[in-house]
Amino acid sequence: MTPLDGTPVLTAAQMRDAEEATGVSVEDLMHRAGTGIATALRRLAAGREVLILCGPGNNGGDGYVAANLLAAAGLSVRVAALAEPRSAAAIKARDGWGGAVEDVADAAPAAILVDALFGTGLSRPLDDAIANRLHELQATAQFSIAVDLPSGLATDDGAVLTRPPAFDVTLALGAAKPSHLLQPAARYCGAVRLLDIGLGAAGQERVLAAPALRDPGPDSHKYTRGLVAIVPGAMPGAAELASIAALRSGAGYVLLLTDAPGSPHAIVRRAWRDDALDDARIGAVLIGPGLGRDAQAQHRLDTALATPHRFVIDGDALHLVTPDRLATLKELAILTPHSGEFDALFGTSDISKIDRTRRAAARANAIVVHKGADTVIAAPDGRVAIAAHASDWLSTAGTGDVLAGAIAAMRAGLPDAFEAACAGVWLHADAARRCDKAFIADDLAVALTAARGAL
Ligand SMILES: NC(=O)C1=CN([C@@H]2O[C@H](COP(=O)(O)OP(=O)(O)OC[C@H]3O[C@@H](n4cnc5c(N)ncnc54)[C@H](OP(=O)(O)O)[C@@H]3O)[C@@H](O)[C@H]2O)[C@@H](O)CC1
Ligand SMILES: [K+]
Repeated sequence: MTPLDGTPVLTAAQMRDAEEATGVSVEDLMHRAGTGIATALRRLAAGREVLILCGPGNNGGDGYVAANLLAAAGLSVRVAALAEPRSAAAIKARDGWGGAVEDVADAAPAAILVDALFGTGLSRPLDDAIANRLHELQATAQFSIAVDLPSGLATDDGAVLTRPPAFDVTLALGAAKPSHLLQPAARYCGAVRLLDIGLGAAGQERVLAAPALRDPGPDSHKYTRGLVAIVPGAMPGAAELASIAALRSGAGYVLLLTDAPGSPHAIVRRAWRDDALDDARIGAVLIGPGLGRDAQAQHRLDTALATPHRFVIDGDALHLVTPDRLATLKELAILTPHSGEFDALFGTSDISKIDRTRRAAARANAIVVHKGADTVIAAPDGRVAIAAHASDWLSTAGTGDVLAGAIAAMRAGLPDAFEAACAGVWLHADAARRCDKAFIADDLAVALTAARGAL
């Protein structure tokens, strides 16, 4: 059982390919999966009775294997099935289970509920009776564990075919799947832990991991740490927040292009002029937080984009550019749209957030940080990182400005724009974890220092 950070994310089809590429039989892989599940259950159950619900496919097969191993280890375990197993491996696993098989419809509840009904093979919504029974048994259990995926979730796109109960833990077999991370599915998974079953293959999608950032050395100075220039607009508070966030993420110098006074004094303030960005020492330019969408905003944006800098483009600025304009920039820009800004810039679509974001990155030749409770970061070269669920308390004004500032600081200091975007998203989520409930964006910006300090 290991955390998902940095591990590959595979769709159902990619899982099948990875399974075939191992050259290991399905029975052996199922035995590895069942062994991992049984080991995890022994720890999680702590001696309490376990009820394993087994479906007709290989997800159910995993359940039978685990049940057999748990019983052999002396644990109190019962099995309830939905139907007879259908796949050869699941039939063999069922035959290996020495105990009784109850009917899911009338099985008595147990302290520990294990859902091995459906995994990556779910092809349609559950029957109402099955779904209701799953909810009943989960509600009476003290602790619930989903094998691979909570039954009812699609695997590849975060869709909910039938709403499952919210599980305490989901054991991802072999690799994380998109629905462990994408909403609305992810909210039903609880804590997701990876069980290694020896699959080697990896695509270009990974779960976001902590970045490897270098601390300053004896030769460092404020410009080597990164000079971030921030272009404000109609609502100056947003750019102020972004400036603090950039400093507290480790930028050496933050230049806020305003003559309005403010604090902290560490922010250097200078009035905007059309030549304000003519400084080769600038490591990254952030434009968008509080920019507005009026003629002044458009002028500042056009003026800025005519310079050869590395840009982080956020908020209002995303409404004042087109993908074609972005694709002509000299340096890869980082765009940070929430879903509304994303739709306005790239149009709407039914495909998964991962695929949409990847296409948008290719279209605009930019790094796209598609924000939300399931932030997806994509690069034009195909790399994708998906952030594990961060604090729901981030849903407050100004947190996007803080994110933009953190990303700008990373962009000023790191050569790879995708890695910079990933590092900023990580710092932002980690800062939120360090804040109390009902924190405000100012607290979040301050907490970036502790998040940076932990790396
Ligand atoms: N890949 C790997 O490396 C490994 C994978 N492993 C495990 O295999 C799991 C995937 O197994 P799987 O493909 O057999 O699919 P699974 O989710 O058990 O269900 C399919 C069955 O359910 C049926 N069915 C579907 N929807 C239904 C519905 N709404 N209501 C009723 N029935 C429905 C469907 O029938 P059909 O759609 O044809 O009617 C079929 O019979 C995976 O999650 C992991 O746990 C590990 O063992 C080892 C390594
Ligand atoms: K399941």
